[in-house]
Amino acid sequence: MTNTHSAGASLEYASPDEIVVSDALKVYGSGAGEVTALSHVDLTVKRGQFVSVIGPSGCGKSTMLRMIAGLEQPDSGEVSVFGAHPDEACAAKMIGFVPQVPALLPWLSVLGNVTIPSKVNRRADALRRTLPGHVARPATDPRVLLTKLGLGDAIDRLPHQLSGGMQQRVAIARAFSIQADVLLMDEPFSALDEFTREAIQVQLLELWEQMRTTVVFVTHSVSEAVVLSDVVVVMSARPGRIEAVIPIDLPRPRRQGLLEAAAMHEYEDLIREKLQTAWASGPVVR
Ligand SMILES: Nc1ncnc2c1ncn2[C@@H]1O[C@H](COP(=O)(O)OP(=O)(O)OP(=O)(O)O)[C@@H](O)[C@H]1O
Repeated sequence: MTNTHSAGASLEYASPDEIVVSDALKVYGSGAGEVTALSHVDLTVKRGQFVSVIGPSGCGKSTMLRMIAGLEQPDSGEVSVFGAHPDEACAAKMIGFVPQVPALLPWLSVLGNVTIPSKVNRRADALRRTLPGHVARPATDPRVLLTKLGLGDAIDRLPHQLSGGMQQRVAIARAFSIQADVLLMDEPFSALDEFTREAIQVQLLELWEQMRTTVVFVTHSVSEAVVLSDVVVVMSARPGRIEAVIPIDLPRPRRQGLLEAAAMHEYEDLIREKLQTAWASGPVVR
């Protein structure tokens, strides 16, 4: 299959209710330095799902996320985001991105950081309304989002006055505030201590259970993947491929009692088993 990824080109596998990665190949560099990051990757994410991606370090998780975000082009294969080309979806602000490091603007307050995306590039809103795969949602007051994430008392503070966990909460509020059709989260909690990480997981879960925004979440933590997700995607070591797609059939809302349940541990064991195969040539995952 040749590269069909020019904006506006018709996408063979496009669906207005799904994110589709179809037979994607991504090669970096050339000659002796050539690295095949992804090969024959097929993935479907249905609207409203929380999907986690886990796999050995270097297996191409971030590359796949960046392809969905339109930040990388596959060398062959297709990616579509609710029927749109990723470039188009990105330009229309259908995609929100939460990176590992929150990247807040240091001169803006917490509230300013959360509201800035909706103030700039208003043309994106007009473009978004023209895309058939965009589903309009009622706007959520940024103050309400920040309060739900435990930052109600910090809205006037500057980023340097916040802990790492608080900064990441601001980045999450910012991503939810743009009413994106999908949030892509690339190991957003990996720099946090375990206690902070678990606290933010609970807040993210509560927020997501209310908003049901489609999420693709990259993590190295098996328990985090199970706690949060409707589906866990296990990738194999480089070149990255999809090793297993595991639906997590645990009731929501997911609260502490449930998370200690045997069923949760059975899913963790199943994912670890799949990772054993995937790790054949990869390092240990937490
Ligand atoms: N811009 C680039 N140029 C060259 N090689 C790259 C580039 N980006 C990624 N790679 C390589 O592609 C492979 C996949 O990288 P990627 O960051 O997607 O993996 P990952 O699964 O997210 O890794 P980790 O879990 O360690 O964050 C790696 O071998 C990486 O070194």
